[in-house]
Amino acid sequence: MLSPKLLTLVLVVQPGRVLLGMKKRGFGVGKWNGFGGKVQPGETIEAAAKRELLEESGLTVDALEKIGNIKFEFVGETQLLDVHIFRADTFSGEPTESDEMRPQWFELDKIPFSQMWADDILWFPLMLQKKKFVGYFTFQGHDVILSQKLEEVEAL
Ligand SMILES: CNc1cc(N2CCOCC2)nc(N)n1
Repeated sequence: MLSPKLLTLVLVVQPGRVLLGMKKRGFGVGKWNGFGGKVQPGETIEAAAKRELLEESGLTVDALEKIGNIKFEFVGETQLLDVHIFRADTFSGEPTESDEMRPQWFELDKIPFSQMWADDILWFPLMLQKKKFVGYFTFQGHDVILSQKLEEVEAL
């Protein structure tokens, strides 16, 4: 089994709204998502999360809270995605479009789940309630979830 591919995902949350980015190219293009990407060799996961957030949104954060870890399997592909999810409640800078992402604030009752990965509607409520969770999703293509596991945990 190939080692899972380490990826990061950061959700910037303020009272009543969350910052999402429209992915402009590459994996997940056309979907709204948090900000993130690959962990480089010799980089901690948290440092990668902060780097990707800055590169993709222009925001700098001091504190990131580890809130979730979800593994994704895509039928027919050998590599698992191991996504480490963080929440940031404070930041500096202004959301800025990058060549990867177009950032936009969404009120919490207007999150565009129909234009996001199908798993998001399942774990966003946990993230917004500051719960910690682990999950495992099996996708068929990019839109169909064949199986899922999602549970709250006390600690990550
Ligand atoms: C397959 N379902 C996914 C994947 C995903 N990402 C994979 C690429 O790196 C950034 C996070 N993010 C969400 N919300 N759902």
